[in-house]
Amino acid sequence: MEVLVPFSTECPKSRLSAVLEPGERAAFARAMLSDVLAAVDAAGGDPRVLATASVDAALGCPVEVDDRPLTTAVNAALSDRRAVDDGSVGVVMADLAIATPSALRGLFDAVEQSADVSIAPGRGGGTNALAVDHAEFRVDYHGSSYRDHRRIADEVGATVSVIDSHRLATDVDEPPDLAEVLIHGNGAAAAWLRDAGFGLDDSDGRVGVARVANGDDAAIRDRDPF
Ligand SMILES: Nc1nc2c(ncn2[C@@H]2O[C@H](COP(=O)(O)OP(=O)(O)OP(=O)(O)O)[C@@H](O)[C@H]2O)c(=O)[nH]1
Ligand SMILES: C[C@H](OP(=O)(O)O)C(=O)O
Repeated sequence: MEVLVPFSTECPKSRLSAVLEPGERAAFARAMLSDVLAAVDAAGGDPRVLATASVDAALGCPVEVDDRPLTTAVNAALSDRRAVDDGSVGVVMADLAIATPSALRGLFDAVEQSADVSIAPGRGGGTNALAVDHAEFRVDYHGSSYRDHRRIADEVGATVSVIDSHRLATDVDEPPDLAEVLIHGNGAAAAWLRDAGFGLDDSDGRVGVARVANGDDAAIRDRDPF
């Protein structure tokens, strides 16, 4: 299955601006992208980055540039793909830093075996990943896009399989999400955070993250979590 991985190259991950400088956000976003591409590939998908501008590094897969807004670009890519080959197409966001091949395989299998559309909701109402095998289904991202995608599927008569997966529900948008990457991640994004001095902070209720120069957990315990 061809799998589109939307990637915003301009000022990515602005909601992490309290903890990361612009250059750091760009580097961290790239690390997450490389983890997602590896997971898609290991799940048997054929990743294709759908980027807002050219990406100045070898990603090991095709990159398609489309500077239109996310929903427009994804819908154009979906209809192009279906015009050429009416097989299924996946859309997996580039900020799913803890996505695993087996979780993605579940998403792909659902649409290859039974449903017209499979959807992995994100925490907070978004849509972190989906797969489509239906001519008329289109996406509508942002806001409560999970509910919007259920409604759109209903409107076009597409059957839906909802993928219940912590790995796919975790998109990395805000500082507390970084703890999920440090707890569960074992790829480039987790390594990037550790190199940048982030560690877990379990000093106060729910585990958060804190940053010190050397990433030493003991030192981190004395710091305020973000
Ligand atoms: N191709 C494309 N991808 C986008 C666009 N906007 C966001 N993305 C990607 O879509 C996924 C979800 O993005 P968001 O979390 O909504 O936005 P973000 O830019 O990553 O982060 P924020 O600036 O914090 O909202 C990520 O993989 C982004 O790289 C866009 O306009 N075009
Ligand atoms: C793409 C968008 O991501 P969010 O802005 O919710 O992180 C969505 O899931 O609709």
